[in-house]
Amino acid sequence: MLFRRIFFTTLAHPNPRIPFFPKQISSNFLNPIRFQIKPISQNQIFHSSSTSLMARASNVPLPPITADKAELFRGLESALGSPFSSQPLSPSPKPLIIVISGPSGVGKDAVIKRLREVREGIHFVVTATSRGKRPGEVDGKDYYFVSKEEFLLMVERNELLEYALVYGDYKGIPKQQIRDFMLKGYDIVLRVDIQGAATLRRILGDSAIFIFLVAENENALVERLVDRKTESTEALLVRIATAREEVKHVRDFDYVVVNAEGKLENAVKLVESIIDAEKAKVVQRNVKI
Ligand SMILES: Nc1ncnc2c1ncn2[C@@H]1O[C@H](COP(=O)(O)OP(=O)(O)OP(=O)(O)O)[C@@H](O)[C@H]1O
Repeated sequence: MLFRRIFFTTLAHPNPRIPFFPKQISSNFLNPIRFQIKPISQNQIFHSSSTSLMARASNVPLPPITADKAELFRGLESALGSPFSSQPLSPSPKPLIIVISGPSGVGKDAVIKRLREVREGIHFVVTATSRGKRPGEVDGKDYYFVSKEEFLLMVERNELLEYALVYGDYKGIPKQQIRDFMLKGYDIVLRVDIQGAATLRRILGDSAIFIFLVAENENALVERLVDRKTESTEALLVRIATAREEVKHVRDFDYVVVNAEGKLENAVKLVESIIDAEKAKVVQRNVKI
């Protein structure tokens, strides 16, 4: 007595556990002596695709598996009725906008500086600011340092994606810079304070990725700010008090990244992983500026 197990399925079937049979064998299936049905696992469904049915149905003799590769390819192609394509099977990833934010002193600049060193294909938007240059900062690289008057002119001309008055200084994001680099296929990184991130969320919605940078705890954050020696005691107090409020906004972000003391590299790696994961998404974010 001949027992044969059949596992033919089709992915298009509404219930993949119910086998789908081509016409010519469905009558045999009705004979319980010759056929036995086994429940089909999800893995089997993927392995026994409809291509096997097509190959059998086409009546084209297949070369043996021992045939050379070229012959095997030709045989498989003619059985399938079309040549194998070299087109990528994944859609090409779209440029992303990545917003990096967090309390003052958490390490936004430090993370971005390192990211700039380790990752290609990213444009780090240079923010325009009316604040004075800190030692070591370069105009056009760290910020565009402009006067208050010049800044307000940019606002008037609608040249900024968003802007804000932060601790008495204006900071804003030039729109054209983003458009130009996205057209060239670059991902865009924006560095903004929490207030700026909230505004950008209103403007960009879910089309951008929002990353919230935090220190491992408040103590570490204060130490970092004190060690930086760029603020007066009064300014420090304002920044720390503000930071206390700002950490409550973490839920408005898509991701949170801890930039722990001496672990800058880990924080940067996590940011990179987030970018990589976003690029692998089936449905990509669609940015319009
Ligand atoms: N993981 C880390 N470990 C130790 N020190 C760090 C780390 N990350 C940043 N720092 C240091 O902490 C200080 C604050 O960092 P940074 O200036 O990058 O913060 P920021 O978030 O850009 O601040 P602000 O918003 O005030 O400009 C700097 O002196 C920086 O070198």
